[in-house]
Amino acid sequence: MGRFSKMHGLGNDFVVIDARVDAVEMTNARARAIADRHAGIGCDQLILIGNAPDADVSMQIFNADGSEVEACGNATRCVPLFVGRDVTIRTKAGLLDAKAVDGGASVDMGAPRFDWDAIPLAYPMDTLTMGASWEDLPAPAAVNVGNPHVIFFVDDLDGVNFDHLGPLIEHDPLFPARVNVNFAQVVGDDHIRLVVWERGAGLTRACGTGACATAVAAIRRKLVAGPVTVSLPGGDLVIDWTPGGTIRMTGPATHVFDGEADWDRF
Ligand SMILES: N[C@@H](CCC[C@H](N)C(=O)O)C(=O)O
Repeated sequence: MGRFSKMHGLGNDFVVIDARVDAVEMTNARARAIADRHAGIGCDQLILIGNAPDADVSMQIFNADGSEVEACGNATRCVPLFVGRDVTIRTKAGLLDAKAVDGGASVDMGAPRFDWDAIPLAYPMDTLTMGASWEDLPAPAAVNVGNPHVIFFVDDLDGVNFDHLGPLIEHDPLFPARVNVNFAQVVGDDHIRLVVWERGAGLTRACGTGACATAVAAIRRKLVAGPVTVSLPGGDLVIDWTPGGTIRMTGPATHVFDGEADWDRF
């Protein structure tokens, strides 16, 4: 039997396994089976905490479809709570620094990237106002914050058909690594509403990296000034970024329960 914790950040939920204590061979198929909400434990992302030579811990991230990815903002805030102290975390997206704050954590998510091949896109294009769009959406921006994001600033968030446009754009050949799709509405000088169709997980209640990418794109377009409150269906995150610097994300992290499972059954 192996132990796990169920955690979430604003309702973006995780099965967190401490592979330092209970070694588990994680495959894409096993991650998908554990994440299944009907036949498994159920989560948006599976998080594997391990040892790292150059950080307090390592973090591997698997989407609900089993794909391994580089970054997860909401899970990163859960790590100090899971480990019991402030931590440096080695991820595929780089070395992150996560500190516990009242009710959650504050994380330095690193510097955003804007070059077309860093997103990545299939061919060269301006990433602040892209020369591409879908149906009646406006021209989006693209930002890589460890993982790839495309951001649409719309006038009426409630009028967007997320279930249709999300998967259509996630799988567009313009994005060779697929993409997280952010639909945002600026509602104040320092306030954005956001709904995210996540690559490999679909609509989630919140996406931390989506909030970072959206705030950065909005600051670059001079639509808002930081620090920015990003309101997602699951609640609010505060994102602070100054051009040329790294992104600071602050918000809640919650431990729900601990459990045991036989990983060989998945
Ligand atoms: N929920 C996460 C993002 C998880 C990874 C993402 N779906 C991807 O494929 O890049 C967050 O809080 O950032």
